[in-house]
Amino acid sequence: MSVGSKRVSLTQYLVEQQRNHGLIPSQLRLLIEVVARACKSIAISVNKGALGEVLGTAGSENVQGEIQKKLDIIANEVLIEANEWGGHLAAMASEEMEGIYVVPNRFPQGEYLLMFDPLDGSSNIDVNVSIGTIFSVLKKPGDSKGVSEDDFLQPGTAQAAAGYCVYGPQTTLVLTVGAGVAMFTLDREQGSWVLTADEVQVPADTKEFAINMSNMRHWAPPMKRYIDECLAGKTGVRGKDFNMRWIASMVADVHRILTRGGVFMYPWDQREPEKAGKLRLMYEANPMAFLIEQAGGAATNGQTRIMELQPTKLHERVAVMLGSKHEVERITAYHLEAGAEKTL
Ligand SMILES: O=P(O)(O)OC[C@H]1O[C@](O)(COP(=O)(O)O)[C@@H](O)[C@@H]1O
Ligand SMILES: [Mg+2]
Ligand SMILES: [Mg+2]
Repeated sequence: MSVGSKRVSLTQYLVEQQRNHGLIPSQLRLLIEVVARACKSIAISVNKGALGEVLGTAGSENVQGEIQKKLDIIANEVLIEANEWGGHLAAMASEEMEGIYVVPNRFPQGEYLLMFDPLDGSSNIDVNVSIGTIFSVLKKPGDSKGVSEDDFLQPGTAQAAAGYCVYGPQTTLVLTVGAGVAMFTLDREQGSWVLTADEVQVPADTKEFAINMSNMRHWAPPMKRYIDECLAGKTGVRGKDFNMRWIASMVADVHRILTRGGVFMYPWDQREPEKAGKLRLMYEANPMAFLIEQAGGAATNGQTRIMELQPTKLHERVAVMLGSKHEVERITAYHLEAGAEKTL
């Protein structure tokens, strides 16, 4: 669908996609529209900042052992309330909730499962830097009675849809249902999502990497090797200079990569050797991997395609390397060469 003079709304885009690719049954379209509406409401809270008393901590801890921010909880509640009554969902799971949230049976039960990181980039909330919401959609396995946490433990390849909303200078919703990646900008006057980019492609090569450099001494040798070579630039084996960016909001770093290319890494490190990484597989890595792959990029944990990983628990963590295909392939090759002993 071409982004031309004619304004295309989110609903028009989804209907067209259904006509062209048959990938969006009505329940899934309804789900995506409801998530998009919830993101609009979260955007309003985010924009209020200190005026809306949404800054600062909530004083409680989530299942990850992180101090929750007020906006983590506000965004979580907005997504639950918006999605529980529509009849398109059986259950939800969130970074901010230990167990799954089964849609109360006073509401019609739907056939989809929704997972989300209600507020991504929490460390940037109080400093007015771009933050976001990330979501992933799965089908509830047909044969299961009721719904359980096990129903969620499906590989990323089973995702029916994935996306994020970035709350930055513009509010942008980025979406895939498995037929490419589209971007919608929120028209605040109209309160509507307008298609502003379609068939988004990530360039295979890049000169821009994103990683939290302050963790370098904790990385495994293949990771250090890759970054050392980038830093050596023209004088080293790469023969070209690299630039670095790190916003510390995954949504914003990935949005930059979907917009102009680049490679994003949050590798394993020996600060917490028992953890595979910092980021969560189900509602951070898998949805971002789906988007990046649909835009022609790649996403691995240093060894395996992230979308092929079989999840074992809801809040499982994973090492993440994603973005421009050739760089991700190089980083993965370095890990495999190193035999990946204890890098994952
Ligand atoms: O502070 P660090 O170590 O650079 O980590 C930043 C990373 O942590 C995150 O903030 C984790 O996500 P949450 O904010 O949803 O917990 C990512 O968005 C970001 O990429
Ligand atoms: Mg996050
Ligand atoms: Mg979060």
